[in-house]
Amino acid sequence: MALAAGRAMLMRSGVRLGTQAAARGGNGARRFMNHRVVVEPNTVPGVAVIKFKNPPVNSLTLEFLTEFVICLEKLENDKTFRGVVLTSDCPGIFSAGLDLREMCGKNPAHYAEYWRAVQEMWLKVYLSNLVLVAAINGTSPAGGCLIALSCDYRVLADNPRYRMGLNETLLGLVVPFWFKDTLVNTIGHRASERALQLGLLFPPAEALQLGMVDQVVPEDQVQSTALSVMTQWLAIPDHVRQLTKNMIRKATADHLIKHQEADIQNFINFISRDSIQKSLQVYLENLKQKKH
Ligand SMILES: CC/C=C\C/C=C\C/C=C\C/C=C/C(=O)SCCNC(=O)CCNC(=O)[C@H](O)C(C)(C)COP(=O)(O)OP(=O)(O)OC[C@H]1O[C@@H](n2cnc3c(N)ncnc32)[C@H](O)[C@@H]1OP(=O)(O)O
Repeated sequence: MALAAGRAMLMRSGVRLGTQAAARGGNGARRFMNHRVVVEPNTVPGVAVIKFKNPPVNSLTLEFLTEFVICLEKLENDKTFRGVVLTSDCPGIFSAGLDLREMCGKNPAHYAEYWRAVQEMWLKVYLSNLVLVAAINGTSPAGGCLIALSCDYRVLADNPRYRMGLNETLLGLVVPFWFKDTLVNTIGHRASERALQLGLLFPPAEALQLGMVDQVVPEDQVQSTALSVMTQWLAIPDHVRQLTKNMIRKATADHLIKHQEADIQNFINFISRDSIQKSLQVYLENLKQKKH
């Protein structure tokens, strides 16, 4: 169902599924390539590595979200895969979060389509039957952080330039309740109150101390650590692990599922406000200015 919706979404946004290519990597492994998401089976049996490849900053465009969901769905339906490592192909950036241009100067129909895609991506990641390990090899604000928080385990590169957190208030945005729930479930209520209101972005040592990530390792060991953690998780039989995960996460996901249409309408109303549009434009302008 989500796959069909995703395909329709890709068609609407002009992305041709026919451009997906399959090739053989050096180790003979099959390697699936979309435009923006690359899926590589790994040396660890049953494990794939998904690399985000939406330069310059892996922002979560509609096309990216659609490809990502389709990739995850394919891996879930392919019984040879039990676990996935999520990482980035863009140096120094895991994901810059939601694409600000998708939320700026568009019409309500576009905002509805975009927000549904964000919701569907989160539900797919958060409730995945696969073991998901985030190998966070760069900065991950807001929506990028949400993806990592929705995985089962997080390994972050020990680079003081990398920051992680939900910084929505710094953009003049109210964090969606399910982003908030995901953070609260990870770092607890009090730490979330402070982090969310101040829009804090944490360097690795602080992210580790808060429990926002599970491990901080040297940058060149992020993926290998994620793969060895995966081995530990895959030692547990899938069905008991999946039932346990579902038991823990279901209430949080159901909260969004139950209010999905209202959440879309709230998003449209909020993002369409002149004051919010102005804030986003200023924020984008400031990103440009800092280059000069
Ligand atoms: C009542 C409530 C109801 C509902 C809720 C309502 C609203 C809540 C809605 C949404 C929640 C929002 C979630 C988000 O994820 S918002 C996005 C947050 N992301 C950020 O703040 C990151 C911004 N980017 C950066 O800080 C830097 O770009 C970064 C550190 C990632 C990389 O820095 P670097 O110096 O390497 O690159 P730049 O030169 O800054 O950027 C290159 C290029 O990319 C553009 N860019 C960057 N980030 C984004 C983005 N998120 N979306 C779109 N485009 C982005 C940047 O402008 C540059 O473009 P150009 O100048 O054209 O080269």
